[in-house]
Amino acid sequence: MSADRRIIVALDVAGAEQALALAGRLDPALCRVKVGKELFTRCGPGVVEALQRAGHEVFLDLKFHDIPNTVAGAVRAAAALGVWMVNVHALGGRRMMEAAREAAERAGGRRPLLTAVTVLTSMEAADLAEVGIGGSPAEAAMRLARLAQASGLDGVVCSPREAASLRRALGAGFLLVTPGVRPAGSGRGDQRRVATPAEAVRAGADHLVVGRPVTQADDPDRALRTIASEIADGGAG
Ligand SMILES: O=C(O)c1cc(=O)[nH]c(=O)n1[C@@H]1O[C@H](COP(=O)(O)O)[C@@H](O)[C@H]1O
Repeated sequence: MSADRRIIVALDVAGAEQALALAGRLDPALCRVKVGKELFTRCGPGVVEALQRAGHEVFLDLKFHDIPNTVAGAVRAAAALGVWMVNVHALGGRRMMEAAREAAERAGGRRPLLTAVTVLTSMEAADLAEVGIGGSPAEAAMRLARLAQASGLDGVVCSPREAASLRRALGAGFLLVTPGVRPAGSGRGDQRRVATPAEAVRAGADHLVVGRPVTQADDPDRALRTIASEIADGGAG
């Protein structure tokens, strides 16, 4: 895949006006945008439609995690909105993911890509142990990614640190979407399992989710272009 549009900018802002102003400073030929829990809870589907009207492809990141019937209905609603990608939590299990896949397949119009979050990039081994998940984050991510693939999903959301081993295990064509991307010199914030954009691409990531390093930059467009060129220069090596 070319470096173009590998980057997904997380629009984690508090209102539609702010989201549209920010998106308006980003070239849709260079990135996609992500609408997550904060923006969607405040603004609802209208902000997704407005972003799409402005020429952006939208990753609707609501990380559905519920009983299969409920998640299937939510995926149908996302498909009706015309989003490019929607995600669920792999921890919802095989039957939930299969129901989500069937709902996406049966959606009229454009079928959204369906991905599953493996282990949140904010979690480390101690966090997993506290919720009863043994082993390392890498082991849990591998187990959940295999389950997502067996359930017919298009790909997973994972840490860039795990992308290389997941790529080897799951083959080409299974999408790896990596948040936890931090250009050199950016603060880690609440993220734990992070890597630079070039490292993520070299590890086999198809799409890089980047939030604060772009959205909190003085010039978001310039920050985006810098990351895109870092990928183009360093990702192939
Ligand atoms: O599904 C996601 O997008 C996601 C999964 C994950 O494991 N970690 C993660 O950070 N994300 C999202 O990716 C974005 C990362 O934002 P920054 O940490 O600001 O770059 C946020 O919108 C998160 O909700």
